[in-house]
Amino acid sequence: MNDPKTPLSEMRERIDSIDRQIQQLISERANHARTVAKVKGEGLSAIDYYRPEREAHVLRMVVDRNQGPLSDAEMVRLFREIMSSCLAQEDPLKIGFLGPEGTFSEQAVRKHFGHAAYGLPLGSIEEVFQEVAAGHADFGVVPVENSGQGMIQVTLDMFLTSDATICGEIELRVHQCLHSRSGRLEDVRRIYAHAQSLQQCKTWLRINLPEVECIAVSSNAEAARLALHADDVAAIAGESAGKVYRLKTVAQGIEDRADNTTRFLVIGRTLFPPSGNDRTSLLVTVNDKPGALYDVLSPFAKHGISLNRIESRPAHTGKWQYAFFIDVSGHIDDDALQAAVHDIGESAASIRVLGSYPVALP
Ligand SMILES: O=C(O)C(=O)C[C@]1(C(=O)O)C=C[C@@H](O)C=C1
Repeated sequence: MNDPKTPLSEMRERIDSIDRQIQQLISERANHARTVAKVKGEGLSAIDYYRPEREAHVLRMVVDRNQGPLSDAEMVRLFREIMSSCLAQEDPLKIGFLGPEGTFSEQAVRKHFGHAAYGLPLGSIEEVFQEVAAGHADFGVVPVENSGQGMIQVTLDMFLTSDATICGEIELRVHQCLHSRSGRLEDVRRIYAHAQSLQQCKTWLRINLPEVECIAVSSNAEAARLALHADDVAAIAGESAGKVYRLKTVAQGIEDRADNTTRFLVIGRTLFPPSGNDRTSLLVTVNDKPGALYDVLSPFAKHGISLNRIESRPAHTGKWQYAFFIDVSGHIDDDALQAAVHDIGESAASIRVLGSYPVALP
C-alpha cells in the first residue's frame, strides 16, 4: 500500500480539494441560472429560456481567460456542457439533426448544445426543416458547407421554400475512419459511405484499396450499420459512428485534407439579439438586368461591411432568375447593415434576412 504522504497521494489530495471547490461552484452557478430562469417566467418551454447570444458571450470570455494547458476548444467544450446542464434544469432543448445516431451532424449538435439537450435523429435534411417549422424540434442542425467539397445545395435550397431562420453556426473538424467487423484491411472488398465522405477520402482509397468497390449510401452512420452484416464490408464514418455500431477501426484520419472541416447551421423560427461578434445571412433574388449583381454588392462596400461569402442558386421563381446567399460580418440591428439592406431592397427583386448569429466558436 502507498504511504499516505507520498508525493502522489499529496497531489491527489490537492486534486480532491480542487474538485470539491469546482463542484460547489458548479452547483452555485446552477442555482443562479435557475434564478435567472425564474426572472424570465415560470413554466415556460426550454426555447424561452435559451439565450444563444449570452452563451456565445460567456464562451468568448472563457477563451479570452484561457492560459492553458487545456486548449481553447477543450475549455469551451467543458463550459458548454455546464451551460447545457444549467439550461436543462428547466426543460431540455429538443434538437433535430440528420440521423441516425453517430453522424457528424450529431457531433455538431453536441458541440453546440451540449449533452443535456435532447437529440432528435431525422431521416433527411428536408425533414429537419419540416420538424423545426412544425414546432416538433426547437432547433435543427444541418450541414451547409465542407472546406474541400463546397456548399451543400440541398440545405441552401430549403431556405428558398421555407421560413426557417439561422440562429447559429458550428464548425466541426471532420476526421474520417474506416471501420469493419473484423478490423482487418485485407478483408475489405466493398466500402459503404456517404458520397461526400467517399470524395473526402479519394486519395487514401486509391492508394490503399484501389480494387475495392465503393458504394454511396444516405449517411455514414447508415454505412456503419450495413458494415455490421458482413466481414468483407467496411464503412467510412466518424469515430463515434464506429463506437455506436461496435465496429473495429481499420484505419483512422483517412481524409485527404488535414484541415477537413464541415460548417453546420442551427436553424430555428426566430431571430436573436446581437452577441458582439456576429454574422448575418441574407437571401437576395435579382431581376435579369445589367448590373444587377453590382447593385446588390455595392451597398456593402458603401457602408463598410465585410462580405464573408456569396453563393448563387436558381431561384425557383422563374427561368434564369437567381437567388444569392450572402454572408456578411455584423448583426442586422447594426445601423450600417440596416442601411445596406435598405439600399439593396431598392434594386433587388426581394431581400430576406435569414438570420444574425454568433460567429462559430473553436
Ligand atoms: O443568462 C441567462 O439568460 C441564462 O439563462 C443563464 C445561462 C447560463 O447558464 O449561463 C443558461 C442558459 C442560457 O441559454 C444562457 C445562459
